[in-house]
Amino acid sequence: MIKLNNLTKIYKKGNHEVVALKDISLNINKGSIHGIIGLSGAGKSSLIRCINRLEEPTSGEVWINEVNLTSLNSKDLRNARKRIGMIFQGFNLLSSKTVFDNIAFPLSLSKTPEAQIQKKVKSLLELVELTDKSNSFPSQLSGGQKQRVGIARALANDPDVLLCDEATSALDPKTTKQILTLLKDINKSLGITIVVVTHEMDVIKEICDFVTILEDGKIIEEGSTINIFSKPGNEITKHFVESSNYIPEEFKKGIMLNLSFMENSAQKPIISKLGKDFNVEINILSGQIEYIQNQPLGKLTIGIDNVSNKLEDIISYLETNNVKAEVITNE
Ligand SMILES: Nc1ncnc2c1ncn2[C@@H]1O[C@H](COP(=O)(O)OP(=O)(O)OP(=O)(O)O)[C@@H](O)[C@H]1O
Repeated sequence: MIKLNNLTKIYKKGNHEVVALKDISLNINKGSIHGIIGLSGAGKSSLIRCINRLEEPTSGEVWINEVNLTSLNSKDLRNARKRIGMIFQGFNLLSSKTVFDNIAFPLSLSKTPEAQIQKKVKSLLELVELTDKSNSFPSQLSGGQKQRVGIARALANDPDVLLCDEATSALDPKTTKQILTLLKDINKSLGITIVVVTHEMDVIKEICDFVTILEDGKIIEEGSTINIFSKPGNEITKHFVESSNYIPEEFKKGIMLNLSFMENSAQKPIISKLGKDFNVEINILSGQIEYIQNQPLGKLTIGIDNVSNKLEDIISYLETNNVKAEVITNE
């Protein structure tokens, strides 16, 4: 669906160059919600803005639906962009236009007949539940309502792709959840592929099927959200995944494992059996059940005493029972 081939973006300011993206290759599946996460300055915004050529890639290719966007002239690019909606952190609404006219704007630009505009905007207002705000101006709306207008406007031309650049970063947690639910509904009901740029792992957890982690303009890890959460391979990824699973340094001693209970393993007495079968003592240091895309993922941090030379066998026992284990201290 979306294919990025060796994408590089270099910003030039006089003699100074900033390499924002380095040789990024990425596939985004049709109909998926794909998250791109990274720390500030990792290149997330540059990446999503290169997808619709709001930023021109310095080199590399962007393919959407078998069309090489990077090869299009400006007229063909304008047409191709109609199939790519975008929403922004700051909403980017026209303050002098009503909600109705903001949503109608892309249709007016493409000279859509008035009757068709009326019909389309009406159905979009219903979709984002803002029918009663049709004649309001952006300044009269809450942040969540403004983003709903942004979403309706982005959908006006029936796009195949919706790009979301930190679309919920300016919103409170409750409103964020409502906007994410709306995006998920749109993905399901309209089959639109959604690309989400965020610095919040909770956003990824809530709606993304797949996730790509960026650092310094490079992809450092990618995979299905459930896999990345159950066994993050990279330090930055761990930083995102484990920020909700904090254990003070002074507690980190002896042998400690992070366990992720996959599939139905959380329902089995694996830990009590581990204690008995291996004759070890187990202390539970932290635990929670997270829901990734509505799938439960049990997380437990344990300390084990009396391990002697049994650690490898313990890990393989856990893994054969669908529990991924990561050693966090082994002293
Ligand atoms: N227009 C620009 N001119 C020069 N440098 C830029 C420009 N836009 C971005 N950069 C630089 O490119 C790098 C990547 O920036 P980008 O905004 O893509 O990162 P980000 O991951 O979206 O960060 P944030 O989460 O802080 O928005 C940064 O070093 C940034 O300073």
